[in-house]
Amino acid sequence: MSQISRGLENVFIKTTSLTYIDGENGILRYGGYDIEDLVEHTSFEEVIHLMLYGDLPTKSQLQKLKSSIDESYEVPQQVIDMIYSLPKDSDAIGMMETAFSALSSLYGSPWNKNNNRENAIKLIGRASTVVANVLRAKEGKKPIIPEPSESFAKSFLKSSLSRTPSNEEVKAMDASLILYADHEVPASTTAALVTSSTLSDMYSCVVAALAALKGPLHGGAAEEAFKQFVEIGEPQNAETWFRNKITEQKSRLMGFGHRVYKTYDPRAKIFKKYAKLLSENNDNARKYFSIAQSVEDLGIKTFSEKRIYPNTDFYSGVVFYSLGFPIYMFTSLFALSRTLGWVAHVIEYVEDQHRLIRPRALYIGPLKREIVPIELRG
Ligand SMILES: CC(=O)SCCNC(=O)CCNC(=O)[C@H](O)C(C)(C)COP(=O)(O)OP(=O)(O)OC[C@H]1O[C@@H](n2cnc3c(N)ncnc32)[C@H](O)[C@@H]1OP(=O)(O)O
Ligand SMILES: O=C([O-])CC(=O)C(=O)O
Repeated sequence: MSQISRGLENVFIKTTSLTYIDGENGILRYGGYDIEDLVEHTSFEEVIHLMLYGDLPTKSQLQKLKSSIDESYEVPQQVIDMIYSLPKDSDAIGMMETAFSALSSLYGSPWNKNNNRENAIKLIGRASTVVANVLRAKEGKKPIIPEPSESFAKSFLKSSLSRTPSNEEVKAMDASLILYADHEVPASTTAALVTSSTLSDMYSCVVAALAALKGPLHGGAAEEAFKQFVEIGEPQNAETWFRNKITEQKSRLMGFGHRVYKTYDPRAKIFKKYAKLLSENNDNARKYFSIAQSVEDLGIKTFSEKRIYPNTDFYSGVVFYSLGFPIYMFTSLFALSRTLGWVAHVIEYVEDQHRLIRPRALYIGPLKREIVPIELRG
């Protein structure tokens, strides 16, 4: 009998020079650089260069990349109108899918080694406009095109939140963009790869990836993790909540567990640091951070034997909440960053390793049956 790998566990679908994960030891590197060092010493724009061109940029390369992003914030009015035409209570990722479908009909050009990277940079700039306007449309604000500034993170925060963010907030947003930028081939990136394997266009790959990201077992977990903290309400309720909900009802603890990491996700440690830092200035955020810490302690006590630890989605919500984003935007903020990983992987695949992805399903139904006329069935 053929081997079936449920959930494609431990199946290698491609080679990559983008991201290295050591799940046993909690190590994550992009292009050979530790995630901790990238967050500490580089910007999201530098990571874009690293992912698309294989190296951190020189000053002039960075300048050129920043100019390309700045020029790509403008998106056609029809796409903006489409976002604002949806009801305010529409799902944020659904709104992104709508916008990216529209963009695919406008910019979904054939793959071409000579301009795949430039197209990817434009796509990332447009993603910033899309996410900012998804938030604004849902909040009943007017449309906006992000304005160029010192950084992608600052332009995005300014346009989405309609205020000038502090340096500390820009740094936290930039860190989050780097932390979520890529993670090898999770479900969303695999969806993008399957789409690219038919030689569909880059924007369509993002639509497929968004659809896969949204689920609560993947990118949707950041919202679900934070909703747990809201449900708990006060730090002193954490233990009772955990006993009732997790231990007795056997619900999954959201923001915990990972297919690859069998130890603490290195990104969760960094998100925790920024969550602590940012939440200090906001009473509610500080409360949620404290609840998260209690839940983390209880989760580790309960699940570490099974090697289940906090993942990247556990503390990211506290950072986003502290920045002023509503919970419903958390997955879209993840998506904004991950567009980089999605496009970098599909470019790597289409350019160097392309083959139609077409697995098999092992048939286990009746082998052969004769059709019985409908009046004789039953
Ligand atoms: C950015 C990201 O996508 S990170 C992941 C975000 N997702 C979440 O946080 C949702 C909660 N976590 C989970 O559901 C899982 O850990 C997943 C889906 C992420 C990965 O899990 P998988 O590798 O598919 O493992 P699987 O679902 O088979 O679980 C294995 C065992 O661990 C348990 N388990 C895994 N995660 C959790 C959790 N968060 N809470 C409680 N138990 C868990 C399962 O119940 C199962 O136990 P069993 O062997 O006794 O039946
Ligand atoms: O790798 C995974 O399966 C999920 C994940 O952490 C991510 O996409 O960031």
